Amino acid sequence: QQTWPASTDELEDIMFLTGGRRSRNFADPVTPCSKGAAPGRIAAAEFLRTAFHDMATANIYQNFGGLDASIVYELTSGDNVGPGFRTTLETYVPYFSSRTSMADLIAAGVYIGVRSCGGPAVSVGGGRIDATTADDPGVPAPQNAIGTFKNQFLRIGFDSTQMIQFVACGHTIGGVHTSNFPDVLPASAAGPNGFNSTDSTPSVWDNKIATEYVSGTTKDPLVQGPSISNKRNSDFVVFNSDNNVTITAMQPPDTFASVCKTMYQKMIEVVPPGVTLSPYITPYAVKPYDLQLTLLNGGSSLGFSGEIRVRTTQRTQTVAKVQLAYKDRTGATVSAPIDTTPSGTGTGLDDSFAFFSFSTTLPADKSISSFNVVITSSGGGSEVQDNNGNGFKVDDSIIFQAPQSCLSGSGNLTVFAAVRGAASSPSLQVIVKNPGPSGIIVPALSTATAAMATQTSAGAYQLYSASYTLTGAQAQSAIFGVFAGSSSDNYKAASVLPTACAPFGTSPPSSTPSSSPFAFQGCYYDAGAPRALSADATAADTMTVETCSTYCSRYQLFGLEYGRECYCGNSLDATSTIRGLSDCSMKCAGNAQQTCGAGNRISLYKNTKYTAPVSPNIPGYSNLGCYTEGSAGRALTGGYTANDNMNVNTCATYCSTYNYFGVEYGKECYCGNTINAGSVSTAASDCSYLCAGNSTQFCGAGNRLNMYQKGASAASSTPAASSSSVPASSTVFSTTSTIRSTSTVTPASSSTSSSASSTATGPSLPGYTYQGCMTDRVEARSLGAKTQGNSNNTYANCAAFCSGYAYFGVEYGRECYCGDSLANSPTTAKESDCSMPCSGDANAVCGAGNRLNVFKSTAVITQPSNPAIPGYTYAGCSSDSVGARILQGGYLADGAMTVEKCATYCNSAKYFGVEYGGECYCGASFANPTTKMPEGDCSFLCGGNKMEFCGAANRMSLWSKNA
Ligand code: HEM
Repeated sequence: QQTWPASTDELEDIMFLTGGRRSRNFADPVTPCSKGAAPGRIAAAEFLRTAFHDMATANIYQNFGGLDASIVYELTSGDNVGPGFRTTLETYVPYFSSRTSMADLIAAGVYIGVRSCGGPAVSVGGGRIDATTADDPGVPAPQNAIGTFKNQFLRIGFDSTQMIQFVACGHTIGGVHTSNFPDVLPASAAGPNGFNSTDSTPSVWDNKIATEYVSGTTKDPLVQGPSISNKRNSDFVVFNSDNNVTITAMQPPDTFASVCKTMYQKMIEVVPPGVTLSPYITPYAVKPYDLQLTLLNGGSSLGFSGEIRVRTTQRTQTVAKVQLAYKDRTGATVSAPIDTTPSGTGTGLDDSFAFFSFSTTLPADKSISSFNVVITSSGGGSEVQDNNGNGFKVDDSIIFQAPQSCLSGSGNLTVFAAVRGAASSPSLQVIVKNPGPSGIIVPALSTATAAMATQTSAGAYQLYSASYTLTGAQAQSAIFGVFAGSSSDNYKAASVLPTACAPFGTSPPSSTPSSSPFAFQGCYYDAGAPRALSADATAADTMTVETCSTYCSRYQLFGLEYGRECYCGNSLDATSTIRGLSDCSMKCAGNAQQTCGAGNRISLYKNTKYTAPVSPNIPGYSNLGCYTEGSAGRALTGGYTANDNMNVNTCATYCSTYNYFGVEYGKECYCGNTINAGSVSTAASDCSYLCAGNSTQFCGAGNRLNMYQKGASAASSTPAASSSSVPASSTVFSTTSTIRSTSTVTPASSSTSSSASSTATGPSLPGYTYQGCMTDRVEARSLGAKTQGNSNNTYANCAAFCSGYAYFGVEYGRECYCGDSLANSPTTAKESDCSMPCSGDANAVCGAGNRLNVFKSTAVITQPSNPAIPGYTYAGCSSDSVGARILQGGYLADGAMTVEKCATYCNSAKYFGVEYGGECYCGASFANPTTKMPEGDCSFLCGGNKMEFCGAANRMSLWSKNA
């Protein structure tokens, strides 16, 4: 157990606070283990492989390299094919700081990734130093001979037995992607996104990589299949290198786990000379946070606040009380302890914590020098945590003065400090993040120091201040501290400071938390189709009850499902009946202390501050109720306006010179002196859209107007008519959904063009015909040729991404899929199944879970071809072989290969050719004989351009330079 404070304290938080209070959310991208950036990608496996590739360039003989984040500079190297490395490092970058190196984060990622998949808890020390350049290449590649493998592993410190163990431990999660290794895995055999796993359980950390290999049932593409003839079956070559003795011995689950724990630790402990790793970081039994002294009351007293984290993992009794027993600045024990109040609980992958906060005032002359933490358990027993006998030190010689400090909107940071006695003159230190070198995703840290100038004196303290200007994005991440002699009050975030500084002697306003505006209704069944709550939905990995309540604030009900999904509505579907509370068993993705339903179970809440929308009374008008549009045109043709602030009152004002006005489609306003033919009164429930500018008012619907007539005649009768027909609170648990009864959400396009908006019936995009809301399956995609997911998903963006394909489809709000045909027999589902708003356009629907809005291009899809390359002539589909390559003057493998890319890579070589979808070869002459083969042989499409051919297995699409 380390003594607080330690240089690894930040890393300790990142590794062990993964849920609840103070969660750093480092495990979110790998929870659950199957999570990844796209179908067929597993972030946990990418975390693990990133660590291996970073350290695999070490050379223990020549003492360089190791786990040093050199991979940051090696992302374009042939060693690191595939997007997983970049994704992983991008995930880590926000955690990078002056206290935590990228290399330590890569090591911590091994613990988090392996553990989240059910693997052993890898012990991690800290203190790695980041490389500033690339290491020499040399990651083992599948085509290497066993002798090369043995040498490569010896070079990184693993003997021949450990090599076998290490490779097996690596390949128990994740797998191979066709796009990265087409010679190992042919496109035809690949699963989602060209992925085949190395054992049958790619997102479970288990011993199957060994047992399936030994029993001969393995589907590992690095053992069987085309990798054999392509001489790339490296798992076989490695495992078989001692006649399978080691891999056989690894099979028992406990053996596998303990061997792998050792291998992983060995991996992350290969570090360059000059790095001394700290002892293994374990979660503190007690850890203080945010300890802050503040000089108050003209200097006579000191505010002292902070929070204490108590590790509760192994406690059998709950923590009833936490107190701080402290010593004054002379070292004398003060009899009355400082009390704390519970402030929440948190979790790690293997731990639980309880937090206790305190805020007190001490006389400035007596002050404080250190404290011990006294923990009283529910059984009455108490213990003292004294930080390995050192107590928890509090230094009152220089104090950052939070109330007088501020960060202005223009980036001007003003920092005040109170310095006790005649301490040496203080300075302000600011650490900012600047963009890294071009192409490098890790920011560069720079430290600036400014002398602090004397301000007023206050009691035993002298106030000082200094300013520093933060430019651009620096303000978001700037960390500062005040220093005097050997003392400091350090590691404060600039971004949390107020924008205006309060003069010394005044106190800043305190905020009063408002009471919770929602009430838990229980755990309910959700059939999925229909949805329990169908009016609106969103999903996020940061989902909490609060996030969902905010998202659904316009509705009376909201509910959370499956950890990360949020649904809103004003009525619960009849199929949704109450279930046992324990059915809702999943933690909220954004707050592990909260429950967010489960599969087909929704944690239902009622928004108690909700006001049911009405068709309001407008003085001087009578409310005629809900009307249809006219039979030969609009009901009202005197005037028209539309905007996003529309409500009934503004429409009344706009139409004040007319006899009638009506609001339609949420944001449209029509005026007229007569109601045109065909426009008739209809069910009030038809007019179900809320006004864009006032969610407590109804504003018609598609082809439906809330109609008003000038004159007071019917004023008394209309409120009853309208209010009885709207979904009021009493209808919350009614059997049918009354909201959005007319149609599903319409796409955002042309909402200001009244005719388009009022008649739109479903998703549409010019140039495409909408095919409907269709089923999809994760394990067998309906449109599986290409995919992406992002927060800017719209029909247009997905269509652009899928250009060249016959179909595109949007799913789950943020996902986009492409294909030339509908695969795996999807069926047409109910339109209402596709209910999630597009991540890039809340007004359009983008499928739902396993539901895809499918569009077909009306364009004639052109056939792939051999493109024209300036200066070159296409020389035909030529034979090639792995053992006797025809072009040996240069080689590039790239999942996003195009003919143009290869031409550029080969840099004016006499010949170049593309093969196997993603390989590029160059040469000044033929190193081996080749024959011209039938054109149809070169049938693989280029990974980076589906309109171009890129050879095939042992077939090269060949170009020769013009004379
Ligand atoms: C002979 C040595 C090795 C060779 C030739 C090798 C080769 C490969 C190949 C070709 C892939 C497929 C990557 C892709 O298509 O995305 C892969 C995946 C992987 N390798 Fe290795 N590997 C070796 C050793 C190791 C070791 C020692 C580890 C230890 C951590 C490891 C961890 C992984 C992981 C976790 C994946 C899955 C990545 C994912 O699913 O995204 N490998 N390896």
